[in-house]
Amino acid sequence: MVLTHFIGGQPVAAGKSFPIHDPVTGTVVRHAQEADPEVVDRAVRAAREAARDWAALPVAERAGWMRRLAEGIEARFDDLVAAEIADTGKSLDQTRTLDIPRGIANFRAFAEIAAQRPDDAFHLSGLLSYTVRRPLGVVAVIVPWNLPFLLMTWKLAPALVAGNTVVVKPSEHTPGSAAVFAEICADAGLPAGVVNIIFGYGSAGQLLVEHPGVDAVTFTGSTATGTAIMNAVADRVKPISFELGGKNAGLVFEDCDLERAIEGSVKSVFTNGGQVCLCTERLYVQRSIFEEFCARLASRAQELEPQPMISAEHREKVLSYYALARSEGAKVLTGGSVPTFGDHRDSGYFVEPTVVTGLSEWSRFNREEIFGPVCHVALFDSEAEAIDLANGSDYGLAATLWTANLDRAHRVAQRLEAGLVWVNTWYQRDLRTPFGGVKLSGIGREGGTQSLDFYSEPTTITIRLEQPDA
Ligand SMILES: NC(=O)C1=CN([C@@H]2O[C@H](COP(=O)(O)OP(=O)(O)OC[C@H]3O[C@@H](n4cnc5c(N)ncnc54)[C@H](O)[C@@H]3O)[C@@H](O)[C@H]2O)C=CC1
Ligand SMILES: O=C(O)/C=C/C=C(\O)C(=O)O
Repeated sequence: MVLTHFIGGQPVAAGKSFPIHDPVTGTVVRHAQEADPEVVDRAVRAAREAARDWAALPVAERAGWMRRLAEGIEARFDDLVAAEIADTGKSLDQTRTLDIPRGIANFRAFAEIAAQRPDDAFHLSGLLSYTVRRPLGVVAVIVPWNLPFLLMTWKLAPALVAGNTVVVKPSEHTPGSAAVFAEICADAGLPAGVVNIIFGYGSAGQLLVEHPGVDAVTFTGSTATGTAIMNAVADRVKPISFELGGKNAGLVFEDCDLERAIEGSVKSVFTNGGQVCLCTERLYVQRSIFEEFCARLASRAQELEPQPMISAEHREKVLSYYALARSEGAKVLTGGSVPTFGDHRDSGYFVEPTVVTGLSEWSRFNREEIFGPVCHVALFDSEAEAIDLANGSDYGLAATLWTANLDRAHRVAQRLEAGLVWVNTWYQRDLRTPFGGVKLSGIGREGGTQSLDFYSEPTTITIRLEQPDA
């Protein structure tokens, strides 16, 4: 099976085909075609042609289209689940309860947020100023492989409801759910050119973001690629929204509910094989509970079913950090290697869930994003020390606090250099809230009205009001 691009409402077969591997077995599951400069140009032109009419629709009508796309996703739920699992090797449970439902929720949420958003108006000294928002035009949507459908729709829904047309470039590892989504758009009768999807490697993404017909770029992925995109669009000063890497800290205070903190940390470290930008890679535990926490976390990690990494290369990267931990002097509490199953999974891309301790804060292991099922656990004595440790990173995406002390929760949360702080929970989301990170973790925020602000430009109109006769 060869996946083709979706341009101007039609499948478009063009370009060399490249293989997509099943991470569970390492075998090729399908091929997709690689967008060359001509395909990229065609997709951008299709998006431009559709842009004026789509932008001219009342927001309530575009919101109606978002609800229809949500219904289309519901109708193709099982196909999307199958496509996502084939490309990523995710668990059925996670795919059915998180990845695909979030696609539906993304379209529904932004339909409501956009339809209900009031315009700004200010009245001062005989002047009435009000703001109208216009879409940016054609938005390039570049998404990674870890949560392919969730992240694609997280960007598409607000971009579209704000009146933009889009060209999407999914990751070369995970085109499957985007291809099903193209069929959903066509079946729903979405106007041709509003959504265009092209496949290919990073080079196709680079061609897309550089294209002069692209007005803005929204990207989730590695900080290195974010930097490359920033350079590529710098001379045209295109607006960018970046959600990049993380090296997230979890702070476990001695007054916490320990059972809850351990189970929560198991989730925050190992969900999706640690391949979520929000996952915790640095745990800091207060001295009095450090030994017990480490022993129980390691024991829970041993019980977990290993999950595959997305690719052979990514597995090599994660394993290289396991080796680095040893060479930097870590004590490996559990894992650190490749699991053997004695079945078809032995040719897949698995690594063991791993917990290490004993490294300096300045070790490469503790400073670089690994993006695998692994964390380092260190101890702290005081609240101030815990805050300094958490903030001692080049990244600033998310942090998690485990404490029963409400005052401490508020105090510490407000001092953490992170875009997102969870207290006594992890990765529970209200889609109306700002989402994104500081430092190397990104630029801007998406979520709720912040997404609508990114995907549109305000024009302020000021009118002098006639004063009534005295
Ligand atoms: N959200 C996050 O925090 C994510 C972080 N990563 C990190 O990045 C590392 C590398 O993974 P990759 O798959 O290579 O991520 P990546 O950031 O390079 O890829 C993400 C997307 O960007 C595209 N892309 C790559 N180079 C591009 C360019 N120059 N211009 C435009 N688009 C481009 C890719 O084709 C893909 O669609 C991982 O090991 C992990 O550490 C990966 C995925 C998500
Ligand atoms: O929007 C979400 O719920 C999750 C976002 C996660 C990422 O951006 C990521 O892992 O890259």
